[in-house]
Amino acid sequence: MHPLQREAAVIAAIRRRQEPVLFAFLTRTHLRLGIAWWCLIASRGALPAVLAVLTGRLVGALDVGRSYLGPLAAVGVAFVLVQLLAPVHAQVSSSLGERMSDRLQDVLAGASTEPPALAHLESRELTERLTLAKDFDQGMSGPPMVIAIGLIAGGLVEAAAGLAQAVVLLDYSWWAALLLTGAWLSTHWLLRESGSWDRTDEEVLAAQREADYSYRLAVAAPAAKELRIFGLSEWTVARFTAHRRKLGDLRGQATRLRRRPVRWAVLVLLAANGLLFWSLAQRATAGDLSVGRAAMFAQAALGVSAVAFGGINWALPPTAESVATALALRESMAEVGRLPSGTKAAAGLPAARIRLRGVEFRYPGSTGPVLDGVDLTIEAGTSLAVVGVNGAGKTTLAKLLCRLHDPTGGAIEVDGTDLREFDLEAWRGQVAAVFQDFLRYHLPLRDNVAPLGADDDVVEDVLREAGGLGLAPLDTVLAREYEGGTELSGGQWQRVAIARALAAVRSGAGLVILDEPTAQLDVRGEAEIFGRLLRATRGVTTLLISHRFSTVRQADRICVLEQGRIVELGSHAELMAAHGRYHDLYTLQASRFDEPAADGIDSVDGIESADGTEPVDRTELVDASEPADRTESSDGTEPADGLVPATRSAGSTQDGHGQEVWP
Ligand SMILES: Nc1ncnc2c1ncn2[C@@H]1O[C@H](COP(=O)(O)OP(=O)(O)OP(=O)(O)O)[C@@H](O)[C@H]1O
Repeated sequence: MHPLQREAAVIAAIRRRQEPVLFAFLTRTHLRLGIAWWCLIASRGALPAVLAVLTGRLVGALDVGRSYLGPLAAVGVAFVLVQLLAPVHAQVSSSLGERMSDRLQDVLAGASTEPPALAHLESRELTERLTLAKDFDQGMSGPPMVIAIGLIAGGLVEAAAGLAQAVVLLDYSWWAALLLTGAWLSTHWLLRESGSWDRTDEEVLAAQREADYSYRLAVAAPAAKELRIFGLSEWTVARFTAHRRKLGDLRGQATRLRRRPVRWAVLVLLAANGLLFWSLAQRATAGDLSVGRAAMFAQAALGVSAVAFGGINWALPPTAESVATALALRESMAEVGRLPSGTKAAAGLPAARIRLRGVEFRYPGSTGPVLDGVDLTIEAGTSLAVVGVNGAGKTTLAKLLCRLHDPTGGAIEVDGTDLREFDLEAWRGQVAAVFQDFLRYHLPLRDNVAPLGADDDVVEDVLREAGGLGLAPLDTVLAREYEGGTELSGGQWQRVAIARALAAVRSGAGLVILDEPTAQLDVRGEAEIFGRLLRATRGVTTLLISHRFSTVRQADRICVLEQGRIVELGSHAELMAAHGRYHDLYTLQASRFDEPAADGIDSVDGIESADGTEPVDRTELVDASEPADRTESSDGTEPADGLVPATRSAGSTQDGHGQEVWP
């Protein structure tokens, strides 16, 4: 089945299941508490009917002058039980709600992390469902779980109490029981519009998504800088409150009582109750009915009203929806994020070459392919740099090599075997990748470098190779929130991430993928590190994605990716000699270095800034759609084909061994 069809099928499945799923989950979560919860519903539901019968007996005893002590004591016990069981039930409900919340958190964490691919996290529909499911915790569009279970318990107790009192009425007559139960139940149908709020409605989902996003922006540390610098704090809070208010308004609108149905409901109830009480009065005055039995039936008739439209309609649907959605998400995310694993071992690979044959890839839901027939061979043990404008598909190519996605056309072969035939875990164990958005673990430096463990000697070695030795003691947690913890700068974090890749190489990884690994490093650091990195990974197949030619040119071969295809491939010298795209871009960059820079730095040899402290050089490939000051060529003409250099300041440098790394 096509991934999109698969996705549509699982979403349809999510929509089908609701309340039964909630009740099954509630009982499963904690069997003892679950059984207690149901027993309390049954006993609290039965007690009002018992009370009605006992009250009838008490009145009857008083009426005929019999001893009333026994009936009075029984009424007293029943009354105390009604009062006592309510708080006990509330306690059981909130304990159960807490446990269900914990379980659902585990379910959602598993649903997101277990599937081997990424498609489930990139699907708009599924991430929207995730927002809906998470609401059991956040309580933005319905009550949070700990409260909801209590409200649902209350609703069920009322429904049970109403039905139990209808059973008492059967003793009076079958029609009375049916009439009154039917009348009160009809309110569910008559007022149904006010009880249903479609939380999957596009407008509701959008408001919830926006409210959720603005809330996270407001409270998360990473956004704090920009919110302050750009004066967006108030805007963020206003946006959050506006969307939250919109959610409230949508709910209010959807669930407000409408005049016509209310009129009909009142009419039906007046008629049914009027008829019953008229009949009761008739028979009592005719002497057909004792005062005690009349009192019992009157109390029961009033109690039947508990089955009417009310509390349960407000709490049950959103809670059932969150639970059913969360539980179904595990299955559906597993389905959408599925990647069938092969069985072949991958140790020591690639030993000969990685070959891409007509690789095509399109993201689910996107119109065109990102990669469109890529043919490429990477000889094992060599380094290949990939250059191309923003959005050219470089990271996508890296993700395919990690087998985070499968190509939608063509194939990737490693030593002649299709990547899909390898055991997935085994292949991933062969790959060490550092992406632009690598993780900054709140863990000691040692574990940041080797999350799966390694000797301190190895950790120190790879940190040295990445220029990160001495950043902090190995035991220091790299997060300020922890006692003795520290925070690193962006470039320092990149050194740690590179060290992580090198540690993976020491553990046997045969393919290193570095997606802009040095973008945040200063030029001297970048040149040094990249030289060291290539030496440390000598004999290991390396794929390097970078916008910096000073880094790119050091690779054995370079390919230019454009519109989903490889348009040039060769070594730096070969591509320069070919006078093609790479040559033009390279020359264009070099020419920027030959002219005085706007900030007064005019030497192509200098590696330091005007104040002599900061090393300089920020030469990158950027999209021609970027602002003119970053994209214009040195001679003021339009840059060619959108792949253009942007130079913020100039410089050239040599690595620690005198190797020239920039023209
Ligand atoms: N998860 C996704 N779903 C849909 N489209 C995506 C997704 N990720 C990337 N794309 C699209 O695929 C194209 C290629 O993205 P990719 O990240 O591979 O580019 P890139 O060459 O690495 O860019 P950059 O130099 O900016 O890092 C872009 O047009 C992007 O919008």
